Amino acid sequence: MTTQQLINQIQKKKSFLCIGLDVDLNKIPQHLLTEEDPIFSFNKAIIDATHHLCVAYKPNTAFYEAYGLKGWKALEKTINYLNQNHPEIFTIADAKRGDIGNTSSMYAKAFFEDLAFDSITVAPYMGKDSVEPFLAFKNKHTILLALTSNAGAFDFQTKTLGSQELYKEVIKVSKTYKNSENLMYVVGATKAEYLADIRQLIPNQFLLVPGVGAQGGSLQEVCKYGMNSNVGLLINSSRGVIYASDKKDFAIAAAAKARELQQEMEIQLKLIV
Ligand SMILES: O=c1ccn([C@@H]2O[C@H](COP(=O)(O)O)[C@@H](O)[C@H]2O)c(=O)[nH]1
Repeated sequence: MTTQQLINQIQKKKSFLCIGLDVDLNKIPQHLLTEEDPIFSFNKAIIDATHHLCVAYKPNTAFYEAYGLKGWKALEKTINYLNQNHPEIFTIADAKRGDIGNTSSMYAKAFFEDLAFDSITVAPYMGKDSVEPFLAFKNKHTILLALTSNAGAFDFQTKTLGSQELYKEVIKVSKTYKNSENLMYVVGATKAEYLADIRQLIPNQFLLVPGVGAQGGSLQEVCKYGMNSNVGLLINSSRGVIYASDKKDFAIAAAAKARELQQEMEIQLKLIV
């Protein structure tokens, strides 16, 4: 998917919501556990109930890898279901990969070609040759971890390297990579106060912002400091949406949560001049 197609979706749906599909079999409604593929059944119900309210879905691969082959099959069925039924929706494999060049090429093939995701999250720690194999794919997006939502982000990411913080160095150096136009960045909603500085460095790039909902980040604060004239934000909520209810009404409850977030986004969109 091109960035312009993503922007068009945001304008059409008046939403920049990304729903995280982080399926935990201990949290989904019990009646689904008797289904042949409870993970896919859960995801399908969530997608059917919410696709008109969001522009992206983000399965975190950990929640599928944890269930072995069955989990990976459910991930494959989920991405195929999205690509076949909602090709306009942006898909993110939250896999946080990155390795020496030839290994990164294989990760890129796995997620962009075999599973046909639009994007993948990548850790920047191994540098240029670990990121560029992902960037080589046309109309696919590499979402680099810049400033993450967790408390441990302060261990390294905000430490000063020379004259500036490490997360700023990651952003600056990554802009020099080949095909850097395919880059987006992860910035946690819990770090909204850093967004104004980040926007100085990357005024136009899209930011994936997890941390609204269960982690307590504020959608309004993120918009205040992080929005650009194309919106430039994909705000993710996973647990806050998909586990709104653990009863038979779970998909309806998820849609109600997603609707709340979408309506707040619609208000924020009106503030763009
Ligand atoms: O900095 C980061 C990077 C990734 N994540 C992931 O996003 C979701 C958030 O889930 P919630 O349930 O809405 O808290 C999850 O998959 C994380 O691994 C993040 O939270 N922060």
